[in-house]
Amino acid sequence: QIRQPVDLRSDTVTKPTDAMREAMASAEVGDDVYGEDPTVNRLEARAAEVFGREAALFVPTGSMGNQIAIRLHTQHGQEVICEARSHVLDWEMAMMAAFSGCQARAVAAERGILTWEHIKPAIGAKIYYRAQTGLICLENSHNMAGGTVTPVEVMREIWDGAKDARLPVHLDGARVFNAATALGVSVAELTEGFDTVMFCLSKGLGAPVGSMLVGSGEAIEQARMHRKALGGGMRQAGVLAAAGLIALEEMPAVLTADHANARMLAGTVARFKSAEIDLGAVQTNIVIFTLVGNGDAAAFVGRLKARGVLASATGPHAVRFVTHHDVTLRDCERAAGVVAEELEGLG
Ligand SMILES: Cc1ncc(COP(=O)(O)O)c(CN[C@H](C(=O)O)[C@H](C)O)c1O
Repeated sequence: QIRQPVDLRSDTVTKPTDAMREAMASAEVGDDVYGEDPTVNRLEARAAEVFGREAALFVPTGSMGNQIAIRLHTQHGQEVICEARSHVLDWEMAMMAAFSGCQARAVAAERGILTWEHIKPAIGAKIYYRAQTGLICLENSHNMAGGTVTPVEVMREIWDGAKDARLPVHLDGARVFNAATALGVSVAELTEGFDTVMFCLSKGLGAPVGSMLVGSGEAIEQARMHRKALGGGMRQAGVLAAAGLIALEEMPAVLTADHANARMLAGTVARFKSAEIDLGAVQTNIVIFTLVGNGDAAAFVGRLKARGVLASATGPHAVRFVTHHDVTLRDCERAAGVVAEELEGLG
């Protein structure tokens, strides 16, 4: 029997569990544009409760959730402060410009961790001939910085500063459950100061499709209208929300194992001088390392693929592994053996 490759390209590859498939098959449904899908309504109510918010909106993707948030917080011609490698800047088709008419004010930060010291100078001066800041957008955990985690106290300073500056703050919390698990806090505590939070059900939490936006009742009412504008008004989406409910209730518990698997892979990489890795940045389920001597990441990823290990090149010399529920410890140990031999081979 042909062995399945160990798929470490992303946690977006997770497939629904049997329990999710059963729940999907028997889901109670209705037309969600009319607000009549009981399973979507239950998921939205539950997500709002878990995050300690008034309301939540089920959206098809994390990208749509982020772009709806940017749209509802900003005016045409404003700036969005975000970290220089953030998803909303690099991977969402310039939609902050195309859909919201905003430009990014990108701020580079060590390990992707924006602090108030980084943000304050980036806020548009209150003079009529300077574009004004409309939104501060954080990402926790930070994907392309290596799944790094911003602690609560750092974000609290940003929430306080943003309040004084009368600026809204949005969290791209695609992997906020990973961050909360790493910090040992609840997602409600980790996100309490944000005006809106987007989180993904479809990544480490294992749902086949879907993300959520949580916030005030008013914000989510506006978000629902912007979702419709984007063509995201769904009909019997309870089939998907049924899986989302299981993802939300049962899957945060599996993230600890994903983090342990990531640490094991990172430890393997760290043994070789052909790779450079910031082990302190490996706090969740993402491992990013650089091939020294300008090693060709795409070629390296190609060699791993030929040996049954799938990874991503996140730059000319950078390789990313993302652990998740569909790769076991044994899978990761097998992958680590292949990675060790390939790194050894680079000398
Ligand atoms: C921080 C963050 N916010 C938003 C999203 C978008 O989620 P989807 O639009 O794919 O549901 C992602 C997806 N990340 C994907 C991946 O990591 O493989 C790719 C890069 O889009 C993300 O990492």
